[in-house]
Amino acid sequence: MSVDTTQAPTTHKALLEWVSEIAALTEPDSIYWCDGSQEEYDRLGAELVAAGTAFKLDDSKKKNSYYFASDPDDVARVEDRTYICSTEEIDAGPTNNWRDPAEMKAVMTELYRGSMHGRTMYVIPFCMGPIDAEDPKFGVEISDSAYVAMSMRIMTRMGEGPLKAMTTGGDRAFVPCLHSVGFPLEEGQADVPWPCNEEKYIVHFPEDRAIWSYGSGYGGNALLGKKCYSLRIASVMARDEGWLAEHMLILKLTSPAGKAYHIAGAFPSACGKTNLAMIDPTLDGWTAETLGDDINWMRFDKEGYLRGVNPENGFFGVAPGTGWSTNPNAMRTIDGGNSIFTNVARTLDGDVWWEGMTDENPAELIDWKGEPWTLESGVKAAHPNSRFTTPMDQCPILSDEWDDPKGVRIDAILFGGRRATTIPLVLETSSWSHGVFVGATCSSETTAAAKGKVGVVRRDPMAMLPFIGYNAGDYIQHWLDMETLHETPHLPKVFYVNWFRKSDDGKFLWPGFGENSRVLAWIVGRLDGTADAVQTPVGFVPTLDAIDRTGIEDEVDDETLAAVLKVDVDEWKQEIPLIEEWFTKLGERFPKQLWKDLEDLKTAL
Ligand SMILES: C=CCn1c(=O)c2[nH]c(Cc3ccc(NC(C)=O)cc3)nc2n(CCCC)c1=O
Ligand SMILES: [Mn+2]
Repeated sequence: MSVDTTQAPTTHKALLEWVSEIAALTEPDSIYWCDGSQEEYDRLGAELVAAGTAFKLDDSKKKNSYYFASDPDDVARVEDRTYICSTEEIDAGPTNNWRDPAEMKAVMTELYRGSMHGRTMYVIPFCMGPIDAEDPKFGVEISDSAYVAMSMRIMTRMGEGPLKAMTTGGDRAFVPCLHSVGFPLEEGQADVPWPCNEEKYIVHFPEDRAIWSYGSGYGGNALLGKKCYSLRIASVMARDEGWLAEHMLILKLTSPAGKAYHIAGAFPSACGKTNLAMIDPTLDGWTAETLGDDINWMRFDKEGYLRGVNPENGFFGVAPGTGWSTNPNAMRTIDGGNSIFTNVARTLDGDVWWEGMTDENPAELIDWKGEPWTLESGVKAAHPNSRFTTPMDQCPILSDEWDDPKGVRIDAILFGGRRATTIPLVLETSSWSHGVFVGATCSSETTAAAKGKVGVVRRDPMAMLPFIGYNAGDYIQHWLDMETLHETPHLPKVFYVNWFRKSDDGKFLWPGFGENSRVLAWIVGRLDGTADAVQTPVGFVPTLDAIDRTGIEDEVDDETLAAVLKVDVDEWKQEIPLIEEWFTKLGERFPKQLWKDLEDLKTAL
């Protein structure tokens, strides 16, 4: 088909050529250039409602919001279908799926051939991070999904602004992100509510800085600005350009004295990362503000401090477990409307619900499969991985600096995990390389939300394992190299936190949630040199009196606090072989320095 790009609202040569090439391959019925306007968003929403794909929620409950239910076989990221196609397999490394890039391109080109028959090809220009950044990271997603176009407007800076900025000062580089649900429509064939293909590929070509996704319409597989671009491709850019693209929340904490600190945190799933990002501190005089709940790009400033920017424009949060008692600020954000809800449950009066939103479960709902649901149904009303997609600027505790292109100075980095034993509530590392060691050993127990057995300890370095765009050993080495990439490095202090320690009879020892503000206060105290700690073989741990327990003295008595802070040599001796096994898995490029640190730890225990 001869593609008419004369209507294209841009003169960007490489972009026009790419759009023509893809249209000739996928053969859509039409090409639509997204402008990112509210009118366009409303029009796409109305079209999807008319097509039976989306439900418009009641405006008195969630204004200007839509409900989508996916195909039950398209409900989460597909890690076994996610590839890093570097030229050399070793550069993808032992923790990524790899295939020869030329081979992969040949296979996928055939899948894309004619894949957009009967559909509109949306051209979605976007920018990760503020458009007026010193080095704005542009992308263009081509997709045959209007759900993707709507979602990208919430999750990224999308449309006319980025497109214009892409030709300011000449044609700027952009990451081409190609996406098709892989469901062509023949003449007169009716569409299905959630088109997708059982054959799925989520593929990254790091040396081309390109992303090709096929067959899935869901989340991290289809909204390519998030995991695919801002972590996997950006981590490769960061390695080459001397910065860090990390899977972290960014939190601003202001002390009773009025001093502000910025804390970044990397947590595997099911550790409550979004809950921490939006924490409501119980400790008097402390205030918390959010800059982001998922991605943090950290670059050195002139003085050698790391400054963090959240490249996203919205929250793509796990709905179940988000409630008025666990994360009231998230609920207030969502109550602002302008959201897309995917695979949650619907109420009979045009609202949404999910497990953990409220203490009482509603008597009847429509579950994520569209079936009537009652308390006796015995199944989850919302899918465990169901999501809210909501604009960041609706968050009541959003920091003013959230979209400052200069970012904020990161004073501390927290690595976290869900461990019933061994890891104390909080420990401070004694150097940058000790901090990298701790990050590399990060682990977390599986929970019912994920597949497989519950309680299995999985390693997840820097909580980045599914998102490292290159060899994991090189990635850990890059963290160590950060000390050498500035002449006067003032790197953040690294801490390891664990909210989930249990007593012998399986009860959580620490109240968690807003009470974690007491741990954050100790961390700030350590940054200021005003808080007490005791040295242990695994790092500095608070003394009992160093944790402010005002108001929870009964719930957390001395015995309980001692138990949750305990560094038990025998438990740590059992940890050593697990760490050895893990370091071995990370392959021959895993830094020798950390093997040495492990030997030192063995000796110290
Ligand atoms: C800033 C909050 C971090 N955080 C926590 O600090 C936390 N701690 C726990 C364990 C826990 C669960 C229940 C209670 N208490 C009662 C009364 O149920 C206490 C601790 N769960 C937690 N969760 C939820 C994890 C699943 C997403 C959590 O998010
Ligand atoms: Mn995440």
